[in-house]
Amino acid sequence: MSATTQHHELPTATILGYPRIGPRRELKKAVESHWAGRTTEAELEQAAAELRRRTLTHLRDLGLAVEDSSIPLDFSYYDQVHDVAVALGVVPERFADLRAADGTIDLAGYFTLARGEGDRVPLEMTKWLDSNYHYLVPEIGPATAISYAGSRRVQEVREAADLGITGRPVLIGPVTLLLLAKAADGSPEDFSPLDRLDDVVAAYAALLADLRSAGASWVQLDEPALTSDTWATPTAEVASAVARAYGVLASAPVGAASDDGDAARPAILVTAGYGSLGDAVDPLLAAGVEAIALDLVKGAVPATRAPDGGARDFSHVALVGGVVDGHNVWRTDLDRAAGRLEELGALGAAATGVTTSTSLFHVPHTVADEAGNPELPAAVAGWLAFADEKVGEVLALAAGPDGAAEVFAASRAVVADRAAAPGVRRGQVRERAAGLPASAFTREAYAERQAAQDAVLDLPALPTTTIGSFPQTGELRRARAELRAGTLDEAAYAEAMRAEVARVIALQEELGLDVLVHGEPERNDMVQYFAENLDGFAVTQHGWVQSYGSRCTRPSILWGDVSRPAPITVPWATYASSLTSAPVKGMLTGPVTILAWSFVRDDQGLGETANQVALALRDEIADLEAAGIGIIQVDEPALRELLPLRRADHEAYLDWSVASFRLATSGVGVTTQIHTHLCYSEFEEVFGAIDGLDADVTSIEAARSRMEILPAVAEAGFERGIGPGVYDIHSPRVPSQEEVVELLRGALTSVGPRTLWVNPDCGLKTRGYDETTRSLTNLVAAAREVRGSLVG
Ligand code: MET
Ligand SMILES: [Zn+2]
Repeated sequence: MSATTQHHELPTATILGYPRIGPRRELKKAVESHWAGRTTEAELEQAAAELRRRTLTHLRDLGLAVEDSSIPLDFSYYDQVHDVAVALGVVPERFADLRAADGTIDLAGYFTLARGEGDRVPLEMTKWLDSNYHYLVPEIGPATAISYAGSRRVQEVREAADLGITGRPVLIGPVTLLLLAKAADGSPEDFSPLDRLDDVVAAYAALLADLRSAGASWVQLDEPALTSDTWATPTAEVASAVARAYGVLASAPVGAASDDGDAARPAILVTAGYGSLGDAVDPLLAAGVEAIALDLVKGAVPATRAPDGGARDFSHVALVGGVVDGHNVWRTDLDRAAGRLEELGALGAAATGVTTSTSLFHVPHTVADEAGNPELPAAVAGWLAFADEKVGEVLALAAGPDGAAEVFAASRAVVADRAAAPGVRRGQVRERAAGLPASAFTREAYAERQAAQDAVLDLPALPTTTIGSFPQTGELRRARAELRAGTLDEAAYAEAMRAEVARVIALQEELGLDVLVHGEPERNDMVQYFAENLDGFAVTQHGWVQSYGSRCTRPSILWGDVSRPAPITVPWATYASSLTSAPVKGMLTGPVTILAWSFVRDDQGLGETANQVALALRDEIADLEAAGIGIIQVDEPALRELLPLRRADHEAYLDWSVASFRLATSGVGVTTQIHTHLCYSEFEEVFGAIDGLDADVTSIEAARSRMEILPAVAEAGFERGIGPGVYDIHSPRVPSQEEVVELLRGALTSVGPRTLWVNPDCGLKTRGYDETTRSLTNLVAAAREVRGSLVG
């Protein structure tokens, strides 16, 4: 068993990763202009190398040590899971040509896998743990070629060395890679990517040796999958995969490449962000990895005894305490964090260090960028720590309360200030949320609602509608930019938006849709728009975080008690409604999604915060109803995303999330039809919750799965309206009328014509008008054709 050797001083103050996109989204811009053909690959490589150089020297200047591998090397052109898959030469069959004879995949191939090409669909994208980041899903089958052919990290180790920095290369670990992968098309029923563990581990061993010969003393292997027990693979099998993988990797000698003839490797730091490592710590201890980083924000300090009752021996491992939250933006309570570190220290590890709970790529670069932001009160700004400020907190914790007395004192002041600040706890909001009767969460029985709604709405069978947004044209974006720049005044901006609403209503009438929408032209983003209009939220100017690939979002900051100072969507909905005799559907974002896509206060439970948001939405819904809007949609696309990583926590989550939706929507009368919309959700996993929402109509993403879920929905006795998306809005492809007809006929074998709604998968804001018009024309024609055959 290898212990930490003198070659390898443990990084005592480190971060698990840093934002990769650049403080002004430099990487996004460089990558997108390359994709657009405006720059050569060499120019892109140069821009990326320059960004990496600036990041490294910046982290050095912030105070991370240059000689003890404290500075992570975690650059990625697109995604960290994809990076490793590509280093291992993993490609699906349809992209076999992208893999050269020596197993390498070049940069163009790397991007092609991520973005697709012609008829070849890209790798699937899915949510990374319980975050709003999306990774590319590797496709691995029994025959997939897996071998190490070279990793960009090796070059990055050398680049860092040229700057006088011993960097610590960061990679997704082998077990997480395989748990996140999916079985390649055509794999046998009982195949799981984890069956390929030995091949993957052999490739990692070669990769580690290569990193060592480039000069890496430490390597960081991220194994966040170990904090979840929701994988198809049982936890015991995951644990034995960990034992096998790390048994092999750790058995190579640690040291300089020149030490002896054996393939040497860097010391291994395994990280397990996003939750508790739990009993997966035992196979890691047994394997003899040099260090383990634990998430002590969401997770717990390991128990001193293993489940079998034996005392755990930490004396050969270094433990690094992730006490600074990598996934949220609040300044750390340093006293509390120091207390956690003390608890960790009591385990008797060979050494201890301080770090962040996860990589910092979930948070923006620096609060300093927000100076002068009118939408971020100075008091609130003072409570925030983005990536750079978190580096400072890690360093202060390493120095300790005596070494960094002033920083600790400042932290105490922030904790006190935040607790007492006006707006954080408002009596009226709290009294209302505390005194809610059970009836505030329930509506009349569905049968009664259905009869009442049928009578009032008088919709045909298979009613057609859209999910809310219509294309966000360049014109709309320009108007918003001009409003921000002050070259367009509020009144002129509102006028431009009203003109767009009128155009969208006219188009929908022409297309013959049954339930219309106003098109959401006024919304920059479906969460930020509400954040800007509710009390208790702040909005950043430069707080971009990576969502996937080159895409970034700017999450709002929910810092105080939430309430609605004035109606938000009512004027838009009523204006749209005044232009047509068809029903116009009001459009709101639900409480869970508002929480999931914002940075949320950490001083109370999510359920409590969700209910405050729900009450604000309840007020909005009441106003919409009073204004004559008889159909109201409350989107909850993030319902699945916040599902906890441990099964034991699911029930409590589903309880509060469902309750908050019901609190928002159950104040209406029987005739008002409540819709909800979910997308990207593995529908089955949260089916009970979707049923529990008690919405009259639910639209879901289904086109890509060819509506496979419908029979299960019917079997579960779901009787309310359902709108399985009939075409995928993620591509410009126009579905044919026949194709939609076929989908609808298929759907009708599971659900009745009175319950089946016809709509696209999701909103149309990323699409163009040409393809949208053609797609919706076919959608309406298909619905009419099927309707006709019902009567006839
Ligand atoms: N109403 C929203 C829209 O149409 C729903 C989007 S779900 C990600 O854009
Ligand atoms: Zn959607």
